Amino acid sequence: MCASVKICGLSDPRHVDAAVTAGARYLGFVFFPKSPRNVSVGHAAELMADVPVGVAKVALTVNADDVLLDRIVSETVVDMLQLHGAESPERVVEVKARYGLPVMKAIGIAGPDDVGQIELFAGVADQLLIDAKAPRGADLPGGNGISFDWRLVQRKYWPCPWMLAGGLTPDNVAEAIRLTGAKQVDVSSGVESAPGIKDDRLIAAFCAAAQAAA
Ligand SMILES: O=C(O)c1ccccc1N[C@@H]1O[C@H](COP(=O)(O)O)[C@@H](O)[C@H]1O
Repeated sequence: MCASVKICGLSDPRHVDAAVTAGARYLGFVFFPKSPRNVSVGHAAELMADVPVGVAKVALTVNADDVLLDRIVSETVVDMLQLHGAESPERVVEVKARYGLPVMKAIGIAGPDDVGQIELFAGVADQLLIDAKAPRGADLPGGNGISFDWRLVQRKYWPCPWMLAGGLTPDNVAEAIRLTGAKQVDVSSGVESAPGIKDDRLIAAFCAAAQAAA
């Protein structure tokens, strides 16, 4: 079975089409003003509107309050909420109950001590996104094009689906899948020509490499 791909940080309808055409199973939209990939709720609603059934539309937020989540859920056709900040397990449970949508919790990994965080969320989130921890002082908690040591999650089992992220590119995604056994992978800056500018050819190359790898 080939690995499912999430293309994150989409802000242009041409790149949404490119990701769908390339076979991405998840499309990510960033609601975080510090990000070069930030989209407004209205723009995200337009981008999500024509996405075919079977391709999940994911809203990425960072420590979002209910006011923002209420707007995203009521004004767009989002399928899944990605919590990419310092949200607690209790907040994950609260968001799931409030919106009735699946929640994917991102966990940043820099070293062996961080792997325990995964256990903490595996029982409460619908999916996990295992990403590289952002460097201290970074503006963004993700989307920095940084990898972690993939051996830390090699052939691990958790009781919910998980995605590998962090510094993945068309050139390294096959090796990342082979080493970790990931069945799902997520990419943002690795398919861009400049921060926030997606590249159709890189999107296609990434999806092809991930699909061929598993
Ligand atoms: O992409 C962003 O701008 C972003 C902002 C805030 C939190 C998370 C963000 N991106 C997520 O991080 C992963 C890894 O990114 P990269 O491939 O290393 O650039 C990305 O897939 C998003 O889920």
